[in-house]
Amino acid sequence: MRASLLQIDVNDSESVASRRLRVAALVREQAGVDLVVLPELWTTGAFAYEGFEAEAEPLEGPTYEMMAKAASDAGVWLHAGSIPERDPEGALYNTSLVFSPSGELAASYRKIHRFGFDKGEAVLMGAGAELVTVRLPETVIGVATCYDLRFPELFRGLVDAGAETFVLPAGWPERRRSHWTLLAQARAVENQAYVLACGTAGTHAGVPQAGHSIVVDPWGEVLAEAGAGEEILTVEFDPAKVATTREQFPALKDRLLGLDTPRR
Ligand SMILES: NC(=O)CCC(=O)C(=O)O
Repeated sequence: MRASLLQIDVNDSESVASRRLRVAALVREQAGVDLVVLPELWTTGAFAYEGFEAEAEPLEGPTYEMMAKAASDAGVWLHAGSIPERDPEGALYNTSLVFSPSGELAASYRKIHRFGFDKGEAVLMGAGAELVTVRLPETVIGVATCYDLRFPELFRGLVDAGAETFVLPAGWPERRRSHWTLLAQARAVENQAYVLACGTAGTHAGVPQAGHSIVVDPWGEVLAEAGAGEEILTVEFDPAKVATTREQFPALKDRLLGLDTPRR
């Protein structure tokens, strides 16, 4: 299976409209791979909080339209990263969109763990409540977004729902890059699953981004890693390695169920 992670430079000098066009063209150029992945909130920037309100769009808004078309033009599965979604009641969500190669919406996922503690995304956006998996011909993907990476129980939930490959769009800051790499490898090792984590490059809202999109195999080996700038990271991986790793080192079978802490 071949995947391209598009590590987009998200900066304040490019308008959202021109970035949409530019990204759609990049997606079209990926014809021939199986899966294309975009970062979190690449229209506005994950830390450009003022832009959330200004650029919020309905689920089937301009980004949806353009990405559905780009997926079908390229004939690829497209995890189109996330958009600031405004629902019909006016609430905002950080919502990921996954399109099939015919341009149909295969799934959407509202980010469950919002970043910012008592400001930013955590107060401006609502929290999702549902785990999302999508069956591709080669693998079952489990969807998570950026800050979700810090919450291993979410990934265990996705494994229980059948996930073999985690796809994680992000807008991770340079300041915590060491956490990004460490956590991507940890989620892969503990769940014996692939991790495809696609971040942004550049600086937006004064926050330098880490870049360093990464693909980790079920043994925790880094198959590919981007640099700091805009980059297309294309990687070939064998989805069957999830089953062989889980058979040959069956640690997931030793889970003691019932130890979960209650929800607050
Ligand atoms: N956009 C985010 O979710 C940022 C997460 C982050 O900066 C962190 O977990 O550290």
